[in-house]
Amino acid sequence: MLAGQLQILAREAARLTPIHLRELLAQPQRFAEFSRRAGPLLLDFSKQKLDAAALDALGAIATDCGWEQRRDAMFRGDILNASEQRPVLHTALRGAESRLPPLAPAAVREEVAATLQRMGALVDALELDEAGAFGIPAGITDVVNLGIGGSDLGPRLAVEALSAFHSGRFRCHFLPNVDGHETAALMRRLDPRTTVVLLVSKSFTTQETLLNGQVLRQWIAQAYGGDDAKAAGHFIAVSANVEAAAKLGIPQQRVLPMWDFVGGRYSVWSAVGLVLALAIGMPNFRAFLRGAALMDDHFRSAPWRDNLPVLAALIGVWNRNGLGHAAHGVIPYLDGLTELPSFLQQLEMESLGKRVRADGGELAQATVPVVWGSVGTNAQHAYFQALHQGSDTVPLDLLGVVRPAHTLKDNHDALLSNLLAQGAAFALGKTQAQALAEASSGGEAERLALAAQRTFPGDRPSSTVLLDVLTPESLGALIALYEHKVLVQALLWDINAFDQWGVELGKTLAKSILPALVSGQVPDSFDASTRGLIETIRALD
Ligand SMILES: O=P(O)(O)OC[C@H]1O[C@](O)(CO)[C@@H](O)[C@@H]1O
Repeated sequence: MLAGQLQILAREAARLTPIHLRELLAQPQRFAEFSRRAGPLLLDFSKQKLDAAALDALGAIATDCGWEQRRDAMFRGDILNASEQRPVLHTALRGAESRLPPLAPAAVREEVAATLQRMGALVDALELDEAGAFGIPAGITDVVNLGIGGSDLGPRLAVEALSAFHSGRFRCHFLPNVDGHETAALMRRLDPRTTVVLLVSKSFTTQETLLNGQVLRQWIAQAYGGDDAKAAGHFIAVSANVEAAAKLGIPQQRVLPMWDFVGGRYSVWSAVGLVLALAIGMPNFRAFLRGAALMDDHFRSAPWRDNLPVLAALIGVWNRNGLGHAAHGVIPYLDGLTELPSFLQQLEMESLGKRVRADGGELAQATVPVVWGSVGTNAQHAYFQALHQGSDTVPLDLLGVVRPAHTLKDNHDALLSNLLAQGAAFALGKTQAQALAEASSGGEAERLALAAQRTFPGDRPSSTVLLDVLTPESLGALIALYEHKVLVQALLWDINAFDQWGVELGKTLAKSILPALVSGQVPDSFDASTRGLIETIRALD
């Protein structure tokens, strides 16, 4: 951000700091003024510590930065990912469901449509147990998604969230990590002859995925008396590196393409979502795409004041750079959204965790906060104490669903009342006078001490995101909302949200440590700590 823009944020923050959220929330129009709807989603940001003047200032910054031009450039397929010279076209994956004229290049749209059709044919054949034409044996009951990061988190979130829409035809399993405990446990649980493995890796170079692939391949081959060709028939690959997949003996008809113009963390809409399509069926998968397209259309057409992704981005920038909060919590009040914090961790932190601009210059401001969280109400009984009375303020996104997919009304009312209570408690707090009034017994000193401990500072901001009902459409819209929030924040922060160089160093080091760990030959170039740990592990091995 420019120095002048940061000064504006500082000025607005200084003006608002003395104004407690209690005061802002006493305004009768507060909710109407600071909440917006798009399709099945409501974003209530009335409990954020800002007012109309601060919001205007933030909107003016977004306008000056040219958020609309950047948005259109993305939809058009301009090279937004400069360090890798790639366009950013995850929106093209759901473009066919959009009501607005397409902006993505025709060739991209055709490729996407063709792949979706191939994916549909595969899903239908597996559902009908007629996938012999694809070289897949009959009787498949279980699907294992082998993939990590973007090849795991989005599909896993959606499969878990949409359990009410599962066809029940397949049991779906996820194996992201290289931790052999899980791999071994999965092999104990499943029958290799009725399992199909989805090898999902954009790069097809990811150690975890490829190693687990080898292990599962051997396990399946053993069931066929060591016949590897038969084992290969249980594998489907999804990758941008189609040649590498072919080298593993997976024929082209079972290799679904991914493209360099889709980042891993934005890829659930592509064939990376195959496990989701198998769980909920193609009509529901298309509904999921439709929900994302609905949010795309909203993002493309609504002015910034009414535009949910832009507002979410401005609030994020305000909390980070205006008010200086270094963390951001995501608390879904729905067990089905348990994976949402992990998904958003990758989406936001891998995209926005940067400290230099594309030209290599140091940024003038902080970027992404630490994104974390877990399901409410569980979180309330674990770490909310620190969020209410600890020394740091952590702005929150509290998410809930208005109409549940069950009839246990008392449960749902209790769940939602907790969501609402937490937002109010964080914002309003409890004054010392209120706490003192409650501490009725004991001497003066005792009462004061107790009241101090029972005082809540409040003034802790949150947004509430309400989904009318959790469906493939509303989940698609929710994920797309956060994707576009990231785009706008990247623009405001002047960074590339579509590369992730920061994960490379550890991968390279792991490759050089592996032979030392296996052989015990530790090169002198290793640091003393790593050397000591290798020796300790080998001594106990
Ligand atoms: O799909 P791939 O290429 O196996 O990559 C998995 C994940 O690894 C990362 O590159 C980070 O290590 C992510 O960006 C990506 O989602």
